[in-house]
Amino acid sequence: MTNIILRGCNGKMGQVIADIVEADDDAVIVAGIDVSQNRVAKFPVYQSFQKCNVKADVIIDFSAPVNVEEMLDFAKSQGIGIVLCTTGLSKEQLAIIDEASREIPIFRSANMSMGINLITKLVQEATYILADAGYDIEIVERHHNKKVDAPSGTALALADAINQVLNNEYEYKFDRSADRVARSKKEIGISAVRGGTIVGEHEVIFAGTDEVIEIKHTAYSKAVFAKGAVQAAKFLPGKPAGMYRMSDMMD
Ligand SMILES: NC(=O)c1ccc[n+]([C@@H]2O[C@H](COP(=O)([O-])OP(=O)(O)OC[C@H]3O[C@@H](n4cnc5c(N)ncnc54)[C@H](O)[C@@H]3O)[C@@H](O)[C@H]2O)c1
Ligand SMILES: O=C(O)C1=N[C@H](C(=O)O)CCC1
Repeated sequence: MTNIILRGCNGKMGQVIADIVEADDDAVIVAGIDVSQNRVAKFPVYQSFQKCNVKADVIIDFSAPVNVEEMLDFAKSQGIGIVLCTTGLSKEQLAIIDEASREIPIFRSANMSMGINLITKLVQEATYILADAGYDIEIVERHHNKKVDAPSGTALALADAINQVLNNEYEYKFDRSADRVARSKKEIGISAVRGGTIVGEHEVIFAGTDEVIEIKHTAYSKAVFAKGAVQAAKFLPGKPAGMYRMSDMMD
């Protein structure tokens, strides 16, 4: 049985995770952490880790990029791992998280769906062939109108995966409105669309002379992310300290 503390339990993803775990015989949510106390859960909910003394095997985090230190301190004090799904983390926060992964196992992925893990590999393969052939690379992501961070963590992760193939020589271009110049070869354009209830779409465009290749992933429900996070929560307990990715679990 995997005992889970769910940070962000009263949010949209938190509620989907709670439903999925309730139907799972091998996992249970033993506590929730949420600054908002807007609903009644089937487990105790605390406003912060400081107020929580519940023992668990792992934390799942779908919240906001604030007070990350508090969560890391709690996990270190209990010697448990974190499945970190929150996006929009700053460089400084990412550095603190990397540091903590020397003491505890941390599974961080901006996108817990299996499909994004797969298309990341396809996109890297395509980049390897097409960048040298002069194709321009652009990423377009689309999400619901409640999403606060832009571009999405997944778009940034896809850009990083592409740039890794390109020896990290390409720059990210988030906005062209201030420029009156043609696009440079060594850039990856990243555009964010927000509207309605779009769950999550990521499209990588390779635009060449007279032809375009597009690799796209569409999530039709938040359950694809939640299932991956619960799977990661079962995978992590007992693992040595370190940083884990979707590929570690899939492989
Ligand atoms: N990795 C993935 O696959 C994936 C998938 C979907 C969403 N996300 C990310 O997960 C996060 C949450 O998404 P959402 O749609 O559920 O958002 P949401 O706004 O609906 O929910 C966030 C919840 O976190 C709570 N919260 C905010 N600050 C907190 C804090 N300091 N401590 C505890 N709780 C806090 C809020 O009160 C809210 O209930 C976002 O960063 C989003 O980008 C990641
Ligand atoms: O709904 C969200 O918010 C999502 N955020 C992740 C991101 O920023 O990449 C993954 C998709 C859904």
